[in-house]
Amino acid sequence: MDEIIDMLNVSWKRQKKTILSQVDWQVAKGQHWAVLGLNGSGKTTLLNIINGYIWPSTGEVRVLEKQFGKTDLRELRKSIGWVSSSLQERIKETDITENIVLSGKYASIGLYEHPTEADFHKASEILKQLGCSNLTGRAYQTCSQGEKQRILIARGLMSSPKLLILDEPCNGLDFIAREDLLTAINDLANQEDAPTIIFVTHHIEEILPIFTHTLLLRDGKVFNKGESETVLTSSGLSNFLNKAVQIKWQNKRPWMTLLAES
Ligand SMILES: Nc1ncnc2c1ncn2[C@@H]1O[C@H](COP(=O)(O)OP(=O)(O)OP(=O)(O)O)[C@@H](O)[C@H]1O
Repeated sequence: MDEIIDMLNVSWKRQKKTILSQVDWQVAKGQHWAVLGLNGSGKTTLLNIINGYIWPSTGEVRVLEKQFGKTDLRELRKSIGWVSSSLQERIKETDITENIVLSGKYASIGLYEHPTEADFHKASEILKQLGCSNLTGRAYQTCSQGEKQRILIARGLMSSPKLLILDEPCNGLDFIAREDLLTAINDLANQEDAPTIIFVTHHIEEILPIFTHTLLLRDGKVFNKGESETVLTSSGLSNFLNKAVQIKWQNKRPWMTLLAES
């Protein structure tokens, strides 16, 4: 499968307001994308369309080569892992970490099925891969914010998705926890059979080298898209943000500073 996402001329309107406007976006296998946009630019709406939770007012959407309108979205969602703050809020504080991971197989909040030995083994391998085997047996509420994010990413991986969406996974993390989580995401993306990752962020420096491509979303429109090094330039981002900024690449990551206004 080479085509992961194909959106053509997608718009979404609510109460006479155009929230997303004429979005064209193609994601191919082998790419990982960062999606960058200010508050209210339409990032979550875009993700909700990809997951089939909302229906575009106009345009065509194909995800994992399934055409929306002709496919069972509940089936399709099993191939998409999704980690977001709204998921985090829905997890029960008393749930045990490995059960949260196992629930990813059934896309349920809470574990109501009887996982097999192989499922337990897989959950434990994923926890190991994400560097959190030590959290086994712990209640979710006893985990730090960074640990909770890893548990939710592990949950997202339990169904061996082809597409993994990480919606602002570094929110609320301190500098060290953020870098640790980014390293884990980097390692994950470098694995054989890694899912295609869509990484939504407000912070440019979180765009790791694995994110080969970046989509800039502004006021519900695609402002720019393409290879990260081409999109994330000082002039490109100054135009995007309407502020004079400077981008410096260090260790293959872009770092942004606001330039003093003259
Ligand atoms: N169901 C809805 N009805 C009306 N307006 C909506 C609805 N959902 C989203 N919006 C509006 O659409 C715009 C884009 O919202 P969205 O949540 O997609 O932005 P975002 O880029 O994810 O923002 P943030 O970075 O703050 O999470 C906002 O102005 C929001 O108020």
